[in-house]
Amino acid sequence: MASADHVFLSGFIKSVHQKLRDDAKLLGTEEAWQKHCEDEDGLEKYASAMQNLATSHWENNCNKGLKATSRVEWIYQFSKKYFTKEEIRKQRQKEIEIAHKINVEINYVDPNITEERKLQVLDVGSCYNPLKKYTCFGVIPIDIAPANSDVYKCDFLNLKLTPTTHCISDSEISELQQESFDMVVFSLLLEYLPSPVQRHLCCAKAYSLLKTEGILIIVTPDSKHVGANAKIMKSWRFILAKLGLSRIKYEKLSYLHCMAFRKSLHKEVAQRWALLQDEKQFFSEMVIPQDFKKFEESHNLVDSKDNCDITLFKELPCPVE
Ligand SMILES: C[S@@+](CC[C@H](N)C(=O)[O-])C[C@H]1O[C@@H](n2cnc3c(N)ncnc32)[C@H](O)[C@@H]1O
Repeated sequence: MASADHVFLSGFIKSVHQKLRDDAKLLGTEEAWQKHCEDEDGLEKYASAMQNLATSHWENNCNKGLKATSRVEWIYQFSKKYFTKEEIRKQRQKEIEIAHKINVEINYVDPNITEERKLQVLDVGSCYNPLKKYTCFGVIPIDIAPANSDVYKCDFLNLKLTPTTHCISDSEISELQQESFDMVVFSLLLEYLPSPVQRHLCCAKAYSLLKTEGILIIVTPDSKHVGANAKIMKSWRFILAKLGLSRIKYEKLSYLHCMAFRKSLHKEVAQRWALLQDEKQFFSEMVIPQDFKKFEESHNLVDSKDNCDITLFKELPCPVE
């Protein structure tokens, strides 16, 4: 059974997400986002609650395999498999064959992944830098509300991308260099953002920041069965393919969808999959189940003592299909 503290933190986190969505409906996305980012006190409380929830409750929970703590382990395990085992070569080979079929020329440069070289990782919406414990990663953790001094303050939506260097001060980042990361991580990030346009912008930025053959990892909560939000997950795959990111791994854990998207050797190779699909079967935007909620449903935030993780990681009734 969840403790009172666990229930309180869960409820608080959900209420912040809900308030942002409500404000976006009332004020418009941009104004709501600006207001949200200016509320330093609120952001600080959220950061502390999120860190506490993740480190004191999820990580210490006896049902570890079922809890959201497994997101961090999933990211580590998949990236290890992709970069150091056969996976990257397998995907490359597949793409070279597709490129050949569609007459696209590939100028392939070996990414030179060795055991010694740390993988350059951008963790967006990192909060407390949960990937720090993996020594194979050279992580740049960013957040609008850093929970500790490891994490740089930065709004990814307003981050400038440059062709040359990063611009990093002691505690803030204003610019990052394009094509400089092996991996970009969105762990529980996209559903924080109230609009599909913002989610799409984040994915497009991730594409620009990744090196060719780099991967975007997306972890998003959902405690429903795998089919319940399948149309949404398929739509994300479709939209990201059009950006040049091919989905190479999808796994549904009890509370999460875990996905990896590879920046293809050539944009047209990733886009080819999208071209072969019937567009009508997808949503045209990067929607999340909360986007379809009616007001009364979205304000039913009460947790019982033992289901607070489920409601936090669900937040999602089945969308209208
Ligand atoms: C639910 S928390 C997830 C924290 C962490 N990634 C994890 O898996 O435990 C979402 C985080 O994303 C951050 N965030 C939301 N929008 C952001 C943006 N535009 N730029 C940077 N961080 C953002 C929030 O401040 C929050 O810390």
